[in-house]
Amino acid sequence: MPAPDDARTRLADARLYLCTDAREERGDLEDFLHAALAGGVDVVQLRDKSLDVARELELQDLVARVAAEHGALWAVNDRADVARLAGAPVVHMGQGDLPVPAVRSLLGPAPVLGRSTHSADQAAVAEADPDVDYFCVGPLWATPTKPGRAAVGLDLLRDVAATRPTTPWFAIGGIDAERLGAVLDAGATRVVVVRAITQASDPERAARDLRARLGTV
Ligand SMILES: Cc1ncc(COP(=O)(O)OP(=O)(O)O)c(N)n1
Ligand SMILES: Cc1nc(C(=O)O)sc1CCOP(=O)(O)O
Ligand SMILES: [Mg+2]
Repeated sequence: MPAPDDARTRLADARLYLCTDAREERGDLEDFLHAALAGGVDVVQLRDKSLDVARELELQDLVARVAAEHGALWAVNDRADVARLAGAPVVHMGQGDLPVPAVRSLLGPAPVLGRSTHSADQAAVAEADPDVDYFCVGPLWATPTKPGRAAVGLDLLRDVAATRPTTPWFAIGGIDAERLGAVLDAGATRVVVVRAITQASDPERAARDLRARLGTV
């Protein structure tokens, strides 16, 4: 098991995790990141399937710099090669991505590794894996951000919470300010959001409102 370190400690303290696309059409990624992170986002991930690998690597430098200015963590999604080249402190892999042991052997002990889960069995496997530093449970609600993936519902969240995982875990999928109360009532203390911040007219305020409510649990 990798030794505890700063990134793991910060991940354990994280409550609000944002995935964002590269906002190439608006051309405002840097301003958007500053706003979301000023609002209290703890971890930011560039998640944009339309980026070619060279452009993604280029943009990770921007994400890393802005995250550092705000004392936040940043994550690479899917691409272990980009994570290695960019020196990402956090790497996220879904069930259909590279297996955790392969990513760990490629990247070594330093990066925080996250895993998506969509069932109680997958959550139990993630909880038992010493190489998994956090896992996500979702999508709670069907979401256009992840088309084709069926909603797991709040019951799964309650089931996972009842097992009292020692690994930090996040709820994901369809979460917004209106639904956050139900997510917290079901036992989650950490959330991942996309549209709740990326589509907000005031991303800083949206992040601040979510983070303030997460800070009380
Ligand atoms: C923090 C976080 N949680 C879940 C996901 C989803 O990962 P995955 O299932 O591999 O789907 P894609 O995002 O790759 O489409 C994530 N990226 N980040
Ligand atoms: C990227 C992703 N992964 C999910 C999972 O369940 O693993 S749900 C999801 C999209 C979440 O987007 P929004 O907050 O806009 O609903
Ligand atoms: Mg993936």
